[in-house]
Amino acid sequence: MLFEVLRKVEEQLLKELPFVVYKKPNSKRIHVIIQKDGKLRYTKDFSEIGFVFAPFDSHTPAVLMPLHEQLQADIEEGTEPNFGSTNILDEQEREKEFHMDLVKKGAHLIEKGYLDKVVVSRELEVDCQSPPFEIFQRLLANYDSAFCYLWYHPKVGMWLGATPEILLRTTNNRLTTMSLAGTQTTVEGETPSWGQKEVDEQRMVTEYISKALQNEVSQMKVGNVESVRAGDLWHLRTKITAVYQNDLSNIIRALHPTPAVCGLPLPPARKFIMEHENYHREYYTGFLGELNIRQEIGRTSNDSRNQENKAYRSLTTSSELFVNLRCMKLADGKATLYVGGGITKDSIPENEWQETVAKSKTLLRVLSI
Ligand SMILES: C=C(O[C@H]1C=CC=C(C(=O)O)[C@@H]1O)C(=O)O
Repeated sequence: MLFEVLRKVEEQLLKELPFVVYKKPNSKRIHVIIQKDGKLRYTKDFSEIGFVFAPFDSHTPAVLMPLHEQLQADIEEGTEPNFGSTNILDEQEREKEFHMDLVKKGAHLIEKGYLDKVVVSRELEVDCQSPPFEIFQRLLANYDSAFCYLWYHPKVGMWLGATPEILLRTTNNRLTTMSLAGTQTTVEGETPSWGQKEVDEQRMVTEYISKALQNEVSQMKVGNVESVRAGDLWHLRTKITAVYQNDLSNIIRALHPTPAVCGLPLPPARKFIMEHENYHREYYTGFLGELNIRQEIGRTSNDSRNQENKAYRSLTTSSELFVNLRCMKLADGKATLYVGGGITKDSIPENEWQETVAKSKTLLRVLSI
């Protein structure tokens, strides 16, 4: 079944028509959305229905894929994690000097009091001969708790990733979001212990989100800080829930970008990123996912009591958006990977560099066989 669904998507790619194939965190279900024409559509105000793919730059419009055709299939049992080995890591050394310099520049502005935090990132281009569907299947096998996706639009390009970060989940007017920041590599059998730098870095994100949502929501609950695993990495996470009454666009505007991918205060951090990173982020650190999906929930039946049962059905509208992290762009036999990390007053440039190397490993390993 999965094979058939993926073959259908492959045909779509051969015809150069848009599609997205994805798996939600801790789920075995693959979802496919097929767009029947090659038109490039954008959201106006996030009131539309479809699959949204938004760039980091919130002034640039988000691509909207309408739900022309939807397919689903379950991942077959027994798909074992199968990481390849990689020797591409050594080549990253060339980028090291520039990145460490970027970290130092950010840290300097933090010392001067212009910024509290800034997230700096880099791109890394590698040869990639594997077919996209093969890479996607390796993502599925290795990142069970992530949102894994392969997205394509002929006028935009092909993107693929396995992100651990939820931007928001809504069901009717109930909202769940999270503050995710702080990184360390996993050591098998050990639980992580966190330094002050990571604790501060993540707390800033939680405080920012709570404040940004304050005027948009009611009944806000901020959970405890917990360690969560994403592949070979640990992060710190706080779940935040609330109820909102107004437009979803207000919530999205409040949450994108958070200091988990941009910085604090937001405007000078954004300016720093735009001016000093030596590449264009495009959709990395943007967001993607299902927007305003309508679902009928309740009892369904074909028997004579059907009419009666209809009374118990209810219509829900839900959205599930993820921050586009641990992702890459595929084009012309090359994969461009994107990795970054939060800089605070306690950042050590060498450690920040190593963090981006660790993050790139999670992606490089699904590229090599
Ligand atoms: C910007 C990235 O991660 C963010 C999310 C989790 C942890 C992060 C950190 O520890 O710096 C970043 O804020 C990335 O992975 O490219």
